[in-house]
Amino acid sequence: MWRAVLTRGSSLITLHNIKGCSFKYFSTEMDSIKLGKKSAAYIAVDENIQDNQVIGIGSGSTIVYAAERIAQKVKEEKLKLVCIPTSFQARQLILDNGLTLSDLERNPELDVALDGADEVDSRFNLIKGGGGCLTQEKIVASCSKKFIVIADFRKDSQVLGEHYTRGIPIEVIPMAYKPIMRKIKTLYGGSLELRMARAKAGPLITDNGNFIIDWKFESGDHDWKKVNTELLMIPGIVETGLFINMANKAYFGMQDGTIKVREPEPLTNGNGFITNSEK
Ligand SMILES: O=C[C@H](O)[C@H](O)[C@H](O)COP(=O)(O)O
Repeated sequence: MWRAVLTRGSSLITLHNIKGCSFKYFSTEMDSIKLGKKSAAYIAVDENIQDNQVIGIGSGSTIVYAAERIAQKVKEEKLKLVCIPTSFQARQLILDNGLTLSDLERNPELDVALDGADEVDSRFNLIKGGGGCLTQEKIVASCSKKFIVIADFRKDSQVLGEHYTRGIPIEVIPMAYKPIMRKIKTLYGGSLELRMARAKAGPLITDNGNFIIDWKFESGDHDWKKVNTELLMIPGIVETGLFINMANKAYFGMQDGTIKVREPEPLTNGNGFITNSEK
């Protein structure tokens, strides 16, 4: 267990783990959310990144801290790492932190992929894509032996939609957005919105040149694996922000400064054999 100690009246933060290791850093406006993101990212990097690995770098605000910590480790421990981006932002993060940039052509198999999430439910179903990146993230995670989620306490839920209320992001081919919205509404109900850009008139355009639809689903018990499979059968849907049976571990930076680590329950088939132990 890690604990972050924020010394009141100053900006010194110390992270301790059970082995007695600790590190300190200074912060000016470190609120509990930022602290949660940073401590989860730092500890996930420390526990999962080793020399000679190929690493997937996710997207969003939490991964920024992971890239920062990876760069520190590369410098201090002279690690040889290769990084695969999941977005334009991730590519910039890799370059800005002086890390080695690669791609799936040169490194089709990764050792570990690190990424944020918008929500993680009790069954380890994830919502991703709140920042408009999901397709490349899912591809990179699917090529990795381990997929590690880093997030603050707000992302830790029992069911999807409990905390993250913007719905499930779905990346679509632009010409198909309207019929796709109608089909999803007919199949499952809820409401759908074409995500608009913030500083540009018109829709948000993804790194792949597509649109994002946010599907606010109706609350209730959903079989997300089935829903995801069915959505992917609709022509024009490129990818969904539902990440099912993909993550191996999640680190949540909690409000009290501790880190909550969750791992999925082993999945068993009809004969009781564990089916998700390979990653
Ligand atoms: O589209 C964005 C990605 O899926 C992010 O990983 C996700 O939205 C979480 O982002 P953040 O770390 O900013 O909460």
